[in-house]
Amino acid sequence: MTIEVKNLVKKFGSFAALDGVDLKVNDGELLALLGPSGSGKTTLLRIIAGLDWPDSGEVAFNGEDALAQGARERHVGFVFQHYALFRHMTVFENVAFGLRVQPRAIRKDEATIRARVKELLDLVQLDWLADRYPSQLSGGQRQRIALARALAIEPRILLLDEPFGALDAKVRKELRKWLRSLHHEINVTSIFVTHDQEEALEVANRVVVMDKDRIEQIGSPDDVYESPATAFVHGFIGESIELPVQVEGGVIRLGDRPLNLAVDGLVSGASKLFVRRHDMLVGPAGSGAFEGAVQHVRNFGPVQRAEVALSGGETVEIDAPRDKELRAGDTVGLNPRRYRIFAG
Ligand SMILES: Nc1ncnc2c1ncn2[C@@H]1O[C@H](COP(=O)(O)OP(=O)(O)OP(=O)(O)O)[C@@H](O)[C@H]1O
Repeated sequence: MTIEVKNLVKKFGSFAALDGVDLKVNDGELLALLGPSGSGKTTLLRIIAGLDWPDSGEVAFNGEDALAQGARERHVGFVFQHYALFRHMTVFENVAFGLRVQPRAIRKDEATIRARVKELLDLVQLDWLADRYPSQLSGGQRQRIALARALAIEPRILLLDEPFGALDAKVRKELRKWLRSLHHEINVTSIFVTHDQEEALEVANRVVVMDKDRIEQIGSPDDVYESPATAFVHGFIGESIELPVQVEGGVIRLGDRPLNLAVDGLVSGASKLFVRRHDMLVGPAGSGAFEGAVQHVRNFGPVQRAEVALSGGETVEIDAPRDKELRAGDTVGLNPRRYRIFAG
């Protein structure tokens, strides 16, 4: 099933939550909507699900107008951040629920329902929990059951709103991998909302980066990480140093100091220079595009994170390999291995 969204506008009073959003989701894709809080991700997902309505624009499933259909007719499976399981029902009955409430004309007989629920519990690898109640499950198990329940009605589209948002970091990581392989198996067109860049890059085939009511970039995880299209995307994805610079006649200045860095001819005037923390290479003083003094050093997993006060007055945080052995008080030269400059 494909999804096509055209020029979608949604306002709450005079405030635009979505302002001219266009998006095409391919059949069988696992797409992430990634953006900061308030960027319109949930609003977009709810409109696709039929839980909310736009002020204008189009939503089509396989070329057919979805806005003409109610939520039920759209055959969409939905999983929310907070487990929406029925507390008084066993896991088995929770998963069976959607099948039991289907209209009589299409409702399956009891044996078929039981077989289907068993199949779904196998799929999410929790058949051994069938007789438990939701309160007897861990958070991660509840989300997997919520997913099995959403899949019971054989949805044409699966929508997940921060499905792992309430779980601890370790469980989230496990479930990411699990979701990717589950999707590989079932191949239903799926969209999931997250504000966690790592989650989006690790799980999705394509990532839609949103900011303040619009889409900033759509691309593969590699595209959005390696070739951010805008300053916002660069700042949001990957940990970046952002420096205000002035570009004139092919020369970049940080404060008064010209930087020995090349700039393409398209940028001029007040601009932003972005360097990922781990792309800022540390060398001896006098050797860098930037010069500075190390203020603090913390070990941070496989790297040392050093705060460096640049001679121009800015302070930046860089990630250097542990064997560099930086110390507070060291003077260093910094050279960006890669950098990007965006106007504005
Ligand atoms: N029912 C509503 N009434 C008024 N404003 C709303 C309503 N629903 C959402 N908004 C506003 O629309 C904007 C987009 O909200 P939305 O929930 O889509 O963002 P989001 O990107 O999903 O954020 P989060 O990651 O925090 O869930 C926000 O500024 C929000 O305050």
